[in-house]
This record gives sequence, structure tokens and C-alpha cells, in this order.
Amino acid sequence: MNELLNKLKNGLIVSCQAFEDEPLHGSDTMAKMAVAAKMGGAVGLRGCWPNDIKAMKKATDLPIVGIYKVMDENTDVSRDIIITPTFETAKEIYDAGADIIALDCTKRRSSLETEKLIYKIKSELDVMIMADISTLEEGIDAAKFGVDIVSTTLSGYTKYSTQSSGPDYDLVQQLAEKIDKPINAEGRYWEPEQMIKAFECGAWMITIGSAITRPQLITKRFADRLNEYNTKGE
Ligand SMILES: CC(=O)N[C@H](C=O)[C@@H](O)[C@H](O)[C@H](O)COP(=O)(O)O
Repeated sequence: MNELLNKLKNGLIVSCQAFEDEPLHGSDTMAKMAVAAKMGGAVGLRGCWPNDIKAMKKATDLPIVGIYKVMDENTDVSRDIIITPTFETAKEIYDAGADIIALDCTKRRSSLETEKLIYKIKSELDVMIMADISTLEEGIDAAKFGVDIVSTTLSGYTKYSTQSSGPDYDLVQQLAEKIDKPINAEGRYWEPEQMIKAFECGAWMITIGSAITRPQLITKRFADRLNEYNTKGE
């Protein structure tokens, strides 16, 4: 088994990402988040854009799953491919130091295009690929096209995938049963016990983002609960 995959086995990857409209946006802050994640016991990181990845790489020695999100004011996140959409974006994060490149492998793009992109990355860059998918069928296809890891990242974020406010355990389980590749559980994990359930469903590793690195959402979760409590008696 590949040495990097061994390091990630049964481990926690912390996603450190903040868009321009988020209070923690900026590479310095993401690097600090990365250090905090390492102190807390993360075995890997997920980061977005070359500058953030470079800064996180400099600040820690943890392996990085790199992505490059491309979006503008016309982007519809349920319709468009935004996670590492092209070879050029993959190459940029590879040059920045990503150890694994994650890319959208949903059927929002044709299978042929996805297959070609995977082939080009595999043949020109010495890097592992994580397929961000939303359904079992997409996971099976991505595995056939030669990715190294399949991730549930986009379940709930394509129009045709299972919509849920919590993690998609069924998808983790089905992928683990049907695909002979490590499965990364990702998306809407907020509780340690949810994470354990993902491993019981067959996950190789787990990636958690918002519940650890988006303080505005962490605060909102508490504030929402408090509002609910405060309005009950009215
Ligand atoms: C759907 C999409 O674009 N997900 C992104 C992928 O990189 C990130 O915004 C998520 O934070 C990440 O997947 C981790 O998930 P969660 O934050 O739920 O733990």
C-alpha cells in the first residue's frame, strides 16, 4: 500500500478553507488553522488555491489534499464544476505543493472529459487524485478512470444526489462495498460520533471542514439553538 495512504488510514483530515467573503480569508490565517489542526491531531489537511496551500505547507509537515475552486458571480454551485476544473488549475496546486489533488468527478461534465483530465494529470504530474463525487455511479466511474481515492464531498451538492442535512453514510457504505479504493468521508460531519459511524461504514479517512475551521458557522449553530430556546416560551 502507498505510504501516503497508510499515513491517512483511519485518520482525520482538516479542511482549512475561507472564501473572500469569509472573515478568515487569507493564507496567513489558513496556515494558522493548519498548525492548530496538526496540534489537535489531524493527519492531513485540505486546502484551496496555490497561496493557501503554499502557506499551509510551510507551516506544517502534514500531507495536503489540494483543490482549486474557480467561481464568479454567475456560478451556480449546484450546476457548475468548480473544484479543480482543468489541468491548469491542477498543475498550479501541484506546483504549490499539494500531495493529493482533489477534483470534481461528477457527471455534470461528460465521462469522457473527466476520464481525459484524470489521464492527463496522472501521466504528467506525479500526484495522487481524489475524486469528489456525489453518487455511487460517479464513484465507480472515477475508480475505473484511475483515481486513487474516492470522496463523498459532493453528495447533496448536485441536484440529483441525496439531499440531507447530515452526512451521507449510505454513500460511504456503498462505495466501500463496491470500490476497491480508499474512501474519504466528507461533507456535513459535525459530531465525533458521526465520524465514528463513517468509519464503521467503511471509510478509510475523514475530512472535516466547517465544524472545525469556519467559526462563523460554529457560532451560528450555538446561536440558532439559543434562539430556538429563547423563543419557545413566547
Ligand atoms: C461542497 C463543497 O464545495 N465542499 C467544499 C470542498 O472542498 C468545502 O466547502 C467543504 O467545507 C469541505 O468539503 C468539507 O465539508 P464540511 O465543511 O461540510 O465539513
